[in-house]
Amino acid sequence: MLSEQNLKGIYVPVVTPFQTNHTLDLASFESYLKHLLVHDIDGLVINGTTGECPTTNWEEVTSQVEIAKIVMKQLNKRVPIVIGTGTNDTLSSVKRTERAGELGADAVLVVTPYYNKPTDKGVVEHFRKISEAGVPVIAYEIPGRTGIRLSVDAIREILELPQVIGLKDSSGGVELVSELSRHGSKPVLCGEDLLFHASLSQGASGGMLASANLNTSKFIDVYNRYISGEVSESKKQFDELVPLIRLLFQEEPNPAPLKWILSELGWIESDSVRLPLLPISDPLKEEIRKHI
Ligand SMILES: O=C(O)C1=N[C@H](C(=O)O)C[C@H](O)C1
Repeated sequence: MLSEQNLKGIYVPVVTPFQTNHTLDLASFESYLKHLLVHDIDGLVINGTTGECPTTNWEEVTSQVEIAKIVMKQLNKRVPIVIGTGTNDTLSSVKRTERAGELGADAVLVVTPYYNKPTDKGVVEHFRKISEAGVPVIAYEIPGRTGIRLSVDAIREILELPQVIGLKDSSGGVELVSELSRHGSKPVLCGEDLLFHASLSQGASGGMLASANLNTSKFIDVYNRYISGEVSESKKQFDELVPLIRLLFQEEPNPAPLKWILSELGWIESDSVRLPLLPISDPLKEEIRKHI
């Protein structure tokens, strides 16, 4: 199980590969994981935004977790598994969290409830109920996707819940991580890929980064160099990653660009995404080709 003591380093949110008819492609998932798990990453995230959680069902999540366990066994490697279980319905999130626990999740990733615009107090209660399911919780603040921005006080209250082990911060800046770490906080993982290095310098303990599916060893190097005090070399390495990170997020929505690259690399069979997402445009493909 993950805990606040070991929530650090590079966590990679994985894509959910689909066949061209949009059904789950478990063969691709298996071969993709075999490529990814060559690297010494600190955790895998299944059913995050990158895993297209708005359009997957629980059966599909279960199959992916089972495949991940099989691949890890084959590779004789145990990497913590984080499962995305957060929805905007507290009861459903609790049930998913309990099921994730039964599947052997090391932690769950729970996004701030989106769309129904609860108050800070309601969101704290949402996390309290989910945390009572007995599985370590990583709270996930991403106002750009959820439509609400929590106050720092509400985030502190959530982080004080005993089963909440840390925060994934995609708040859009480094003010939050800076404010939390200034007063001593449970670990904060950066979830805003372009801000990874800046977040480390403000006290983040690592990153949960879709872009780390590519150039994985370089992301690990950025992190390792940073924590061993080689700050400027770490920044230099990170700067080299920036152009591709921009292309993964700024033109068309994650994970469509990433899936296209993974399919070009032959790691997954198809770049298929489920509606309302669409495969990326030809101009973006041309642009990305210059960087891979
Ligand atoms: O799947 C995730 O978890 C992530 N999602 C973010 C997003 O798509 O907004 C990006 C981050 O790299 C990880």
